[in-house]
Amino acid sequence: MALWAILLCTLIASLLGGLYLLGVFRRRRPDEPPLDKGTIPWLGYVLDFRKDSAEFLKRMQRKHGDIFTVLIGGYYFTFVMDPFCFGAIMKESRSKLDFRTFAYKLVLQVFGYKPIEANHSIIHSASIKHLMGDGLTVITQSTLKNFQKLMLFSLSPGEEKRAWQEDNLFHYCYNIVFRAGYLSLYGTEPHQGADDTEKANEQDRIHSNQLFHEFRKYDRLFPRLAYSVLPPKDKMEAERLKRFFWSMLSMKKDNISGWISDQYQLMAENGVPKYMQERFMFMLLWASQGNTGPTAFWLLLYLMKHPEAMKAVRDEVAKVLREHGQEVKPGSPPIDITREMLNQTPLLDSALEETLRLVAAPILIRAVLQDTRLKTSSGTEYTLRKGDRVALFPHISVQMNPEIHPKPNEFKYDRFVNPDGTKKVFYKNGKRLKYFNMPWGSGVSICPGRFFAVAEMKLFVFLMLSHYDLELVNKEEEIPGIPAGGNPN
Ligand code: HEM
Repeated sequence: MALWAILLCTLIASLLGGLYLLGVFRRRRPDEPPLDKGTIPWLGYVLDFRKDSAEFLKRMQRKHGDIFTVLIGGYYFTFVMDPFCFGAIMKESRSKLDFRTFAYKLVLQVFGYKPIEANHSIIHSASIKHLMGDGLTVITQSTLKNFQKLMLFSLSPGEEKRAWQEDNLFHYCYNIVFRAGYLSLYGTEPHQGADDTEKANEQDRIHSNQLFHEFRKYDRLFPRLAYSVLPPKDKMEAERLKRFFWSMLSMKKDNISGWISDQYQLMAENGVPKYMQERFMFMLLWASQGNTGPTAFWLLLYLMKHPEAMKAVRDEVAKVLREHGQEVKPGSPPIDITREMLNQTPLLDSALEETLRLVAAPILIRAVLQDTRLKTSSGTEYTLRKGDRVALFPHISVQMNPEIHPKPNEFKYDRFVNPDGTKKVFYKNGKRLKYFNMPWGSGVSICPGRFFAVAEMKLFVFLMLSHYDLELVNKEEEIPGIPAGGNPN
């Protein structure tokens, strides 16, 4: 009898535990945001979210307002769409809202890398030293050399008119920007002496091109890998690709950037084994190359589709080159583009920021470690529940918000700049906004490579506009909508 009672109690306890995990008992408390668990237990809205996150969140915002909690794959996410709350969330202490909990899980799942406690500070210190300030000047120079190595080697020195070449714009931009970034950060082929330079350059071109093609294969698998929904065959391919990169990135190189070499050293000092260091390096490759090439593509495409924008940026680039005594002439030495020159382009800056407004769509996530109060701009106070996640999706809450950016679907190259070259300020409901474009995230987890990314994309545009005539094969073709996975194929 007693045994039956124990068995029954265990069964009931497991059943209740199971129902709890499925979210059956979760109720909205009086001071909490609206709760929407969807109709499928535990999974909640995972399918809608995966299909098209932006559409799903717009729908939820229409239904619930600027703050709501939804169940997605067993986790409760509170989405905050009110940009006046962003500061409070981004500045909240790590003991309450923590970005590592979620990021570290993802990194383990996607890159097989198990982060250590010092990870964030390692990335942060190497980035401050080598991707900002004087370090940025050094890496900008080496990136220029690598761009020239990849873009200009086939240009003949003579005056003769060359035939037009056709390529897929997305592929061309991603390929060149990836390879220049990779060679500048991870280093170039070792070479023995001065005679060997051209041979080593050719090796760099071949090797970086091979790496790019493998990287694109991983890139295509990435969204489904992050959601753990790869079929077995693709899973095996993802494993193969990871191993390929782990071994490639550990090969001996010359001219390795301080950003990479310092992080190797700090990892070793923190006792991270070699195989984990290689995995970390692949994660950095993905973080540093996965967005820059595609953004450069969108920028160039928008410029080509908007002749007045192209003319303004082209004139600005030509003016900066002229003022620094640089001239692109057949047979003359390659132009020198310095960081100082890159800082004199308010129109190009605005066109780039406008491109990022349209295409960058990060979801910024924090784990709620303690119940946390949040006051919205309407004055209502909510509690974010311990164990949940709080998420921002600035792409729809600010970047495409017509109250902040009128006609948000249009590319306006000078949206972010005043006629005198100063930066524009933005308002919502008459109140000045701090967060009106967030392609790099914000707070502790803000992209540490953002200044370098901007320098790379601007170098690319400088070189494209000063060395080439560009034309779309089919000028009438509409710009496609931005695909849910981010990149065209
Ligand atoms: C257009 C280009 C780029 C965009 C739009 C971009 C955007 C972002 C975003 C949104 C995050 C995450 C922020 C968060 O979760 O709160 C991030 C993280 C990161 N980015 Fe970038 N990024 C770009 C280029 C780069 C480059 C060129 C580098 C390095 C050279 C880089 C290195 C990193 C690293 C290492 C992280 C992770 C930081 C951490 O975990 O602490 N990114 N980036």
